[in-house]
Amino acid sequence: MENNIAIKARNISKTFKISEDSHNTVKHRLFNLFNPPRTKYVPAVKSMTLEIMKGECIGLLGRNGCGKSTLVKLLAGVYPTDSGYININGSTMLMNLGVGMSHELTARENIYVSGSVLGLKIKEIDAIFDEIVAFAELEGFIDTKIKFYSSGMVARLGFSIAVNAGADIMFLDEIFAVGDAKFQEKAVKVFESSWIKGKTVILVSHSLEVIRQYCNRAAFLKNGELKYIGDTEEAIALYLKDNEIIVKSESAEPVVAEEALTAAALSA
Ligand SMILES: Nc1ncnc2c1ncn2[C@@H]1O[C@H](COP(=O)(O)OP(=O)(O)OP(=O)(O)O)[C@@H](O)[C@H]1O
Repeated sequence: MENNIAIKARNISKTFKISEDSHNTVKHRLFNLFNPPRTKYVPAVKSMTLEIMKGECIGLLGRNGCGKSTLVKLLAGVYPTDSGYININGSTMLMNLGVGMSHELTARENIYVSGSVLGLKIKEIDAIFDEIVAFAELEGFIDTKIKFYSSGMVARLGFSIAVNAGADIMFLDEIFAVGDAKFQEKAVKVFESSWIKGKTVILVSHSLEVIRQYCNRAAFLKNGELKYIGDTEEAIALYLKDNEIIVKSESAEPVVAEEALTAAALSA
């Protein structure tokens, strides 16, 4: 792979198989012996091809359920693809609500495991350990299993590991939507500092403000398809257009649905 390319994905797809089992009780199961649960297939990512250069910050836009998180998990290697291939040039870290961390381990143990996965030696992790804990503001909980943490605390730990251990390619899934206001402010400050310089960032966010501010390119997804990747403003325009559901009011005048207004307000 060329040295300036961070991620190369060709025709990648992912379909989930869901069992629609509504027979939860013994009675239901007995009465429905000859009516087995139906299987449903959800094509979350449909044959996507994309290339991301080193040092780029790419925004992923699209309505709920369009496949953003699934795409990020495929690229980060959390899920195997059903078809196609992905080449990754560098160490990766996915940050969303605790993905990549073991809930049965303490924060201390998770820091060492994640650090090792990112290619750090034990001594290197020792050197940044205190910084990770301090940045995450988890001093009092460092030997507590993270299954007892709130989702915001898990997100803070993940963000702190990523900031201090520093993977080459960062997948940030709605990181500005987790943590409390104080931590969000801190996350934004880190983002605005030189932290992301030189790193490749794939950013999932419903905040057009965030996408506009940090991304040099953006992608627009719809129903599992990559409809567009390129100019950030163009991707935002496509996303806004997709949110403009025209509904008929009683006076037969078309009105813009609430969702479109919210999206427009966010971008204002
Ligand atoms: N683990 C899973 N098992 C089964 N179906 C899944 C799984 N993860 C996602 N899906 C389905 O795949 C589709 C895409 O989901 P995905 O989470 O990738 O969307 P998204 O664009 O990230 O949505 P949101 O903006 O709400 O986070 C949805 O229909 C979802 O129900």
